[in-house]
Amino acid sequence: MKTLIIYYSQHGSTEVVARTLAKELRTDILEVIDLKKRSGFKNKLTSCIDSIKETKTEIAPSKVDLTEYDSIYIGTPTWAGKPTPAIITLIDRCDLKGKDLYLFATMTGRGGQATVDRMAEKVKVRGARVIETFTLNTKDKDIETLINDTEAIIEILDLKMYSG
Ligand SMILES: Cc1cc2nc3c(=O)[nH]c(=O)nc-3n(C[C@H](O)[C@H](O)[C@H](O)COP(=O)(O)O)c2cc1C
Repeated sequence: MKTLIIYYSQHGSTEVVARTLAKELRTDILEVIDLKKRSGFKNKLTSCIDSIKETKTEIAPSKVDLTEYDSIYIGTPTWAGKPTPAIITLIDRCDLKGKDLYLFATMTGRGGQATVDRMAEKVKVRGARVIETFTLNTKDKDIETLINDTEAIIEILDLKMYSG
């Protein structure tokens, strides 16, 4: 049973969650980068519109070969109550047939659940089975707190039971 954790992170919080999961569950990890400029107020607005419309973006790597993995975690920040364009783009390019999926979203307020629900819809259409979803509020949290919160989720959801 081999597991890969895939994530997109603009400001680092989702990355802390993903890295903690990878360390604790001893999995491989892969960062997806959005090649579109996302910093600054104007671009934040565009990012929200792109997320609401599920507009595709340029990502690196452009495609991920998941052949050797049985279980895949996909993590995203919540943008306007939706998954980020990078993650939407990635999901639509992956062959997820027969894979076990774990989906997570970070957020600072509302919309995290809608975000994982939308990812769940999309991965199921691509043939995956959703095993677990979770959200994590990152508002005003330092790295240590984010690590502790992620470790708590691992315990509560018994995620170590499935990985290896
Ligand atoms: C463009 C944009 C839109 C956002 N929209 C939401 C939202 O709808 N709901 C929410 O709770 N947080 C929202 N946030 C906050 C992020 O989801 C939150 O800070 C997240 O943990 C950031 O992850 P990162 O540090 O990995 O980039 C938004 C942030 C950005 C930049």
